[in-house]
Amino acid sequence: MDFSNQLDLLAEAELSSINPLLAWQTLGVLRPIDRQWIEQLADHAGENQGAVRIAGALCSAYLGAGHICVDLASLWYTPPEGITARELQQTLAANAVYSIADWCHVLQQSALVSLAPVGNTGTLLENPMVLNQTRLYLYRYFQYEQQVLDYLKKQTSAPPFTPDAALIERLFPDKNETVDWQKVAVANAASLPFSVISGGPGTGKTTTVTKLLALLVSQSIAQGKALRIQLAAPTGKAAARLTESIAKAKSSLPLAADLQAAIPEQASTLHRLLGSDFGRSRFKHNKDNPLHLDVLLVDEVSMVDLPMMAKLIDALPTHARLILLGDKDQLASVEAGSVLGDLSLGIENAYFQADWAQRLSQLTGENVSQFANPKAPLISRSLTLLRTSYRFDANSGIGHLAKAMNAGNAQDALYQLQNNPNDVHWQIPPEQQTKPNIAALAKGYDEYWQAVREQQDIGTLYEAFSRYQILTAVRQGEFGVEQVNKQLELYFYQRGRVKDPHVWYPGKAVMLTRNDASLGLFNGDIGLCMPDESQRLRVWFMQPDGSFTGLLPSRLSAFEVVFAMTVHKSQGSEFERVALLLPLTPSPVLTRELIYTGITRAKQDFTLWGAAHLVQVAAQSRIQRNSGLPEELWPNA
Ligand SMILES: Nc1ncnc2c1ncn2[C@@H]1O[C@H](COP(=O)(O)OP(=O)(O)OP(=O)(O)O)[C@@H](O)[C@H]1O
Repeated sequence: MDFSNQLDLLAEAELSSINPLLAWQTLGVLRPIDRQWIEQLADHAGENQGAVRIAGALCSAYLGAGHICVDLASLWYTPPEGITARELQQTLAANAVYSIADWCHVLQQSALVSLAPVGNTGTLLENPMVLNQTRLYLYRYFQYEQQVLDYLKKQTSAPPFTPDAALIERLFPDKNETVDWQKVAVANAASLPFSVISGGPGTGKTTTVTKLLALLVSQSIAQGKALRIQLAAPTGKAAARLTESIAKAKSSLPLAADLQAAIPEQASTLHRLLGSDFGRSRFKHNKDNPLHLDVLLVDEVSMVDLPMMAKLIDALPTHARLILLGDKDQLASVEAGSVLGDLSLGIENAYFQADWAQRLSQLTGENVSQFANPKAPLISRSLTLLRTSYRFDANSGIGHLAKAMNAGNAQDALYQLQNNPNDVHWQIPPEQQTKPNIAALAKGYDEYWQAVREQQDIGTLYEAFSRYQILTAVRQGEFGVEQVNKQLELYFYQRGRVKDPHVWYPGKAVMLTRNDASLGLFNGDIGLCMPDESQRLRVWFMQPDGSFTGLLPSRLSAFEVVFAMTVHKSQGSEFERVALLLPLTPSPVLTRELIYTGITRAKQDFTLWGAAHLVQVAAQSRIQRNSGLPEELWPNA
């Protein structure tokens, strides 16, 4: 008889009766920091209520997993993976808590917890945690959420501007049979100080926003005023893409020369815009030192986390317009929150309140009133969803596959994977396979290695590298980004492309994993290693204006090889060809949003490396992030 298992169970039971937090840490439900944080706080404050410690530790663990808060009412029935509802409830019962109401009551009495002020009355005490009904926050995150909510409430109830309908008409001369949502988006966003234009890839977000900027500039020229417009995006790569696509949209639209000149092309990263004070969490620009601008346009907003959004709002001058662009169906930000997702929660069906729809109908001549919805909340007037993709036409397999995945329709997604040989390919791993097929994956880089061998100029090299990308769903394991990169480097070494994979070599591609102000580089920036004129190896980074800076490798401190990158890191980038590699077994990170984001990074050719059952699992799994924004903004959704 094997007693070791029983001894383990006994030890676990003893551990959990003494300190459930320690037991949950052993099980991986909590990180060491979650337990240590609350224990230190509680010990210091003399807080002996176990139920407070449990709630605090879980609140910290949830934040670590990207949530803004933990909802005790949901937690009671659905605790995190690793503990059952019965175990959680028994542990709480051992601490004299028998219901959700009991739990909230104990928290209300704790010196570690403040109660959220009701309405706009009362002040918030600066305790480490805040309880808002059944939602428990860390103090700072409650404040971030309130800041965003206060801003949204103020902006959505502001008296609307009246944009020039004749100018809108001139920007959209063509008449369609169906509603032209791009035109509606321009009229809508021009009417309010805050607006969101959301849409999938190629739905014309950039085209639309360029017309919107043209309208705003024309209006201010007519009033004899200059308009200070700033463009920004969360990462260097996304900022470079925005610069490129605004320049392209500007030149393809029939705009007068003075309008063209007044619309800027140069986009900056949000960190650079706000003035990163490295080592400090506060930016140079904030409420006391606001940004000098009249209009701020931010692209790829799905990547913006709640703290960044709060800091951005904090730094806006009161008169400024904020225009957010993004794809609401993409993966949420790496850090806590899913601001774009929360903002546009019910946008698919809500449309606008009747009076607002009528106003937009009058401004655009489009029949928006047919979509009036009395249940649409106030926030809906700040949102427009672009619904037609011009990049993926009716014949595009990538477009069909992305749509099927986004709708969570696994059957259709599997059909699309098999029936679009022009642009979609599916490699199902054989049953005995335990490792990715590195040779086949590496093939996509043949063109790049040829450019390296021919010592092409860095611009050509960068272009060749950007054409193909291997994306992984996970970080760890044989199918995780770290191992795949190691295997790829080894493969390139065996093929003679790399002399020694352990040192810097011509063609080595890296991605920064931290911002570095002294170098003017940001987390996510990609550098390619090539010799300079004196044959010294340098790592070359593309600047927002398209030029390149070469740095000695020794100057880089935090980076990783990037022949493969995670889908998370690929947000804000697009490639001609994408290979998406799934692990062999299900993982919690395999969600609908992850696969959709991976698919939509591909412009011309997409290959899925993964089994059918994983596509099914992912289609049924959605990213859920706790926050108070949905309840406040979409009370009926
Ligand atoms: N109303 C339209 N009619 C025809 N073509 C359009 C229209 N709107 C946009 N396009 C074209 O569709 C393509 C994608 O447009 P755009 O770059 O504005 O979309 P996007 O949503 O910003 O794309 P991305 O997903 O790459 O960010 C461009 O070639 C653009 O010229």
